[in-house]
Amino acid sequence: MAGRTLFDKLWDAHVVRDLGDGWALLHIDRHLMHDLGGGPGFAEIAARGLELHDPGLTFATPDHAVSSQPGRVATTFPLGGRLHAALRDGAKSAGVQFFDLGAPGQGIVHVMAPELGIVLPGLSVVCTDSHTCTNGGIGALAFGIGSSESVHVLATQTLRQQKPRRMRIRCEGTLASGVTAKDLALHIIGRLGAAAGVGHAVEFAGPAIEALEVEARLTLCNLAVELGARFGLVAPDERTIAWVAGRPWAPEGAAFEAAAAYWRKLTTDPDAVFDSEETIDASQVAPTVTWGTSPEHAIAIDAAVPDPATLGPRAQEGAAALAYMGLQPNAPIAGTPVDWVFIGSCANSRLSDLRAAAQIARGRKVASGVKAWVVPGSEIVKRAAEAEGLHRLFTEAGFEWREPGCSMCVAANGEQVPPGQRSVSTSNRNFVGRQGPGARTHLASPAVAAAAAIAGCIIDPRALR
Ligand SMILES: CC(C)[C@H](C(=O)O)[C@@H](O)C(=O)O
Ligand code: SF4
Repeated sequence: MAGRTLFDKLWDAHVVRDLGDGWALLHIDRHLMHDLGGGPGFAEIAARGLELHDPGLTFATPDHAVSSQPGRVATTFPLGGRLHAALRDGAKSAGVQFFDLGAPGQGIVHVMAPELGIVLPGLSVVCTDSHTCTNGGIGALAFGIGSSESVHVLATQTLRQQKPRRMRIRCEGTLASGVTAKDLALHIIGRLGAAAGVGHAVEFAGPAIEALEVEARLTLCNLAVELGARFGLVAPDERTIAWVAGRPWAPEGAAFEAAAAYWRKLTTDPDAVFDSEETIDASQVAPTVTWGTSPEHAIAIDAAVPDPATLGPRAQEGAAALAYMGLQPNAPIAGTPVDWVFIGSCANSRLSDLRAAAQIARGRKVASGVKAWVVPGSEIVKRAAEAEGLHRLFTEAGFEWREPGCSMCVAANGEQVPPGQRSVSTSNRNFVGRQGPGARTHLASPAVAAAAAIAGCIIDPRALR
């Protein structure tokens, strides 16, 4: 048999029936539900008189539409309160585990699921959310689905899917000190373009990936969808196995050892063939920020904003992006004054991200006129950060320390960057209006965002270490 890629192995392990023409019926091991899609999904199941096939494989938590204000309750953001109630009540009547506000387990769905060991290497995972690909960072077959697909999964625990093409992005060399997985992700999207992964499952491989901590791999795979790919993957290795061990939903003892033995086989065979391959020199990656309104509008922090005239067929799009962002062509991006800093989102709200930001913020003050928020990705991240005093460090520096949720990543919870104001954000989307109507978003790593808060402008964080 010809060699198989990691993706082939994960796919083959979940095929219930081959439907021909590249289509298959897949078994779904984990179904995650959040407050935007969850309530309506449960309501449809009830309205159609259906029952959940396996409620123990579905997990729900509110994240998108909840307020992150300290002391918040479900109704602090009133519209979110209705969505929260629908998710909570739907989960309850369906017998699905619900992680409520304030409880360990609540959080951004892509942060809490791997953190609890609900998602494991080798499992198939779906959620009505495009950033479900985050979970590929530990070697799960994880992908975003639509709302009718979610109802299908609730009723059958299966899903009909067309197998995507396979792509590998090999990252050679080593990331320089102070350069993170977020910088690498933005660099890759900037080089290959936001559509490079369309129709593909992308495996990130090579020495620079093997050297990444597990949480950094989650960040990298989180941005696979910003490359156009529904799936991002990193092969599980000893680092992954150690990271998963001891998590509340992970198997224990002999069952864990048996699982780990299987996870060790989840690698691309040396003779496997990809439909497309790219190579990135990780040593050339600098701290990276976006200048425009697509994640592909990414440049090194010491570079200049491009002149749209040099963008060929993209000239018009580039000019519109610059006008929206209020930037001048050929001006250095560093030194651009900022109004807001958001450290959070499923891209960069894990403990390692908060530590990286804290390292920059320690003993310094947020520049006057800048509003800076730190929003931990989950209740567990929040408590762990507080246990090591990060909340105090941030508040003493002038950052706001908030409650877990999507918050200012998406203007769906009343938390927005005001029109015309400029934000440096550790999230993954800088689309027009993403952080609020007229908001100008620069995507960056936690270190770059924290440095911007301190300096009051975009600045290379390595200058502050
Ligand atoms: C609301 C949800 C459907 C959406 C997604 O699919 O990613 C959101 O999480 C986002 O980041 O834009
Ligand atoms: S944090 Fe942002 S990107 Fe992630 S799930 Fe929430 S809205 Fe989507």
